[in-house]
Amino acid sequence: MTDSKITLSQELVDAAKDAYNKAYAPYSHFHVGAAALTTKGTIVKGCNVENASYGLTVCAERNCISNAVINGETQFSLIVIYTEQEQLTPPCGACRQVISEFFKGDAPVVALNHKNQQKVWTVSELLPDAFTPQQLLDA
Ligand SMILES: O=c1ccn([C@H]2C[C@H](O)[C@@H](CO)O2)c(=O)[nH]1
Ligand SMILES: [Zn+2]
Repeated sequence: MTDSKITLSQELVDAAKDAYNKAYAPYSHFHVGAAALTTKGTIVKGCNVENASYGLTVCAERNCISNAVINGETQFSLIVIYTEQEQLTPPCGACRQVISEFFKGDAPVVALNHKNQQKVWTVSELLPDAFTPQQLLDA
């Protein structure tokens, strides 16, 4: 984690907030919105989608990435995770792995809240020595 903040475009912040407002979280009531910037400069978003069979819940970050992939986007430069929590929300372990598949190690992961507070990590800070496609390519 670094103390430095990142200047986020209003469009990216609005996308993350819009995704937050779409969250389907009737069980935890913990809403999360994610918005990723592709290397082409487009923005994709995702929200958490829970299920009555709790374990089938999918986080905002993974839904954001899947939404991008179905739209032909697989390269990203940054992801924002938006909540309205005092404590900024880092991605869970599963999401760290999926983020590592598509983002470079030095790409910023930004947790943002309604008070415009930010925490910034790089992908490799969140998941050092990740298992990546490279391992399979080298096998
Ligand atoms: O980074 C996170 C952490 C949690 N959640 C979701 C999963 C579940 O719906 C709820 C509570 O864990 O928040 C996310 O979407 N992203
Ligand atoms: Zn997650």
